[in-house]
Amino acid sequence: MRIVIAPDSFKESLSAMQVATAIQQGFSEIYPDAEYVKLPMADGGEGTVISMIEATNGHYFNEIITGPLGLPVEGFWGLMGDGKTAVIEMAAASGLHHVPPAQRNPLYTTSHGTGELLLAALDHGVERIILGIGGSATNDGGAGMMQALGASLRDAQGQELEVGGEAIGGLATIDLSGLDPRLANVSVTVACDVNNPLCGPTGASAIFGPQKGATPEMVKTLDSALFCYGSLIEQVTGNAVLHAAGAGAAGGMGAALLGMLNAELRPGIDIVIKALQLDSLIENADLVITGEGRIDSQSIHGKTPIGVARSAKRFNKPVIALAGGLTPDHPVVHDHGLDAVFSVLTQVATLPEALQNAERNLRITARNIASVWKMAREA
Ligand SMILES: O=C(O)[C@H](O)CO
Repeated sequence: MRIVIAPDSFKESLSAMQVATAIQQGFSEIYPDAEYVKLPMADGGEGTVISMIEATNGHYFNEIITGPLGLPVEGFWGLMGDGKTAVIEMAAASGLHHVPPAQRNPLYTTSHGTGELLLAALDHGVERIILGIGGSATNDGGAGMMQALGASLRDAQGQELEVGGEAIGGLATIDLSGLDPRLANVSVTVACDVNNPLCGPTGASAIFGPQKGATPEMVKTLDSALFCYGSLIEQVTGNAVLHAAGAGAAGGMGAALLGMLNAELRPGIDIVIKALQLDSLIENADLVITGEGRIDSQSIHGKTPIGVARSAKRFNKPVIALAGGLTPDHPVVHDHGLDAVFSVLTQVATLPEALQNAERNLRITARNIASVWKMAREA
């Protein structure tokens, strides 16, 4: 029996490889002789570089860059096995994990460090850049990144914009003449972890602002700032960003990349699935297992478990997902290819307890799923 285990990471708890290993261990208690194929997945957010580099025997480069709070942090980027394609995840520079919960405030966090990672890849002479966006601590519309790349974004007084998601509401002029000229000779493909638009009830601020520390009041400020920012990008560049799918990924960074860098936005999971050749591994599988820290109705907008399920359904394979938590609106995922979903929680727990015990809980749940799977096969 061949079992493909292709989960995302459980954010702030386990890497995708740790999740896959825990699932394999649980399953092996019932099926010790099965063939297990472990594929750490990502959707453009955290973990994208590791997935792509491991799959292509590439290399890592560590860089000290500006973190979301404006302080130096250690980030990284990857060079894929072809030696020409850089893979960068914005979360490595501007991700939520760089900001302790008590300091999360997207009014003031910056994506500047992501621009610095792009410059580091350009210094290396790459020909193509895959930029994974998502998992951010920022809601600045990618303004910090653009400034790092040489764009001048000024307010009505002619001053360069201050950092953060609030300041971009004052954007009055965009001057792209100072952009690093090497960008003109490099193709930039953007792997978005979600397909949300820039603004409104399903936009960057409303849906992802709260996890970055935004209160309902801040969400309103951030949303209207992104609207002013996106409107000016449209006006100046002629590129439509306000309603574009994925423009709201990574706190609106999708809009900057689409509007100001003419980059192509694609679902991150599709890029990772292709690089890892998931389809060919699933083709001969008996069962596909995926997972993510939380499965909710938003999962259908480009998250890993749904991407994996779509691949599996192309070959009519059964798909089971394990999650740290399931929200009440999660059942919609069944319409998108996930046959069964399980929360791994084994008892009532606080969030820190759930994060701490995730590995053990995954093993226990995987073991029980394997047991039911065996009973069903033998019935
Ligand atoms: O970074 C974020 O805002 C979310 O992951 C959606 O892209």
